Amino acid sequence: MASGPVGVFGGTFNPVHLGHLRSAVELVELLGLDYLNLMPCARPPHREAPDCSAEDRARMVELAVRDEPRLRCDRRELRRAGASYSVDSLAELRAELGPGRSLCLVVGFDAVAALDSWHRWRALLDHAHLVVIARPGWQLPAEGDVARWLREHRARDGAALAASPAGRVLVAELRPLDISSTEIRALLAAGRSARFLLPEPVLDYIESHHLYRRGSPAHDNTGNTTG
Ligand SMILES: Nc1ncnc2c1ncn2[C@@H]1O[C@H](COP(=O)(O)OP(=O)(O)OP(=O)(O)O)[C@@H](O)[C@H]1O
Ligand SMILES: O=C(O)c1ccc[n+]([C@@H]2O[C@H](COP(=O)([O-])O)[C@@H](O)[C@H]2O)c1
Repeated sequence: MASGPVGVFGGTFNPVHLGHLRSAVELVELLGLDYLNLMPCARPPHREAPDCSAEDRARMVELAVRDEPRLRCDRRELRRAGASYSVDSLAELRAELGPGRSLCLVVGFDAVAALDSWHRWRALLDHAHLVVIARPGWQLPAEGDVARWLREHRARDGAALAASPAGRVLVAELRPLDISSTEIRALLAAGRSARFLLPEPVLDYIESHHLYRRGSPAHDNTGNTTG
């Protein structure tokens, strides 16, 4: 049975794009992960409910990773009621993986900047390592609680993460791709092309489901049309 390190990359994925996917593949190879789960956030605790259902966002992730066996879509936050807290997802994953297996939670610089607003944020390291990935236009916090906490737990390299189940922080400089879901939604709402910013099957899904167009029906995050 495989027992190498595994990863989980949470996101709103509204929609998933090549910035996420290229980072995911590079991380699998950099950290020697057996697989990396892309985990759509069903009910974001930290932002307005997306205007695209969690079901649509998860289906787009599934289409994006269809031909890359090292990447998987993890639907656990769609199955769980209430706010989608990352610490709860990590606790579930830890219970499934057992106590010894290395687990890495991937978070971009922009998300880490607000880490101290997350539910039980310090407990994240009880269940997993934190892999912080650079993102164009963002810096790591230089001072404050998060900056100190990141420094205290900093690992020298990926090997240190593979050697223990949880508790360390690695900062990874991957290929910078200045792509955001916000920009993609804006292009589509303006009737412009988003080609080559996200996988073609995801773009086909967006078109066939009339997502992100100006005037397209808004959805709540359970998948029900709200108006
Ligand atoms: N281009 C990128 N390069 C590296 N990391 C990214 C990139 N885009 C998003 N991320 C990271 O992926 C995770 C999920 O991001 P998210 O789904 O919110 O995408 P986004 O492009 O930031 O969306 P939005 O523009 O709607 O905020 C976050 O940890 C974020 O930092
Ligand atoms: O657990 C929390 O309190 C929490 C607060 C803010 C963000 N997160 C998670 O951080 C990940 C990235 O968020 P976002 O907004 O950049 O898509 C996503 O998996 C969110 O569920 C988690």
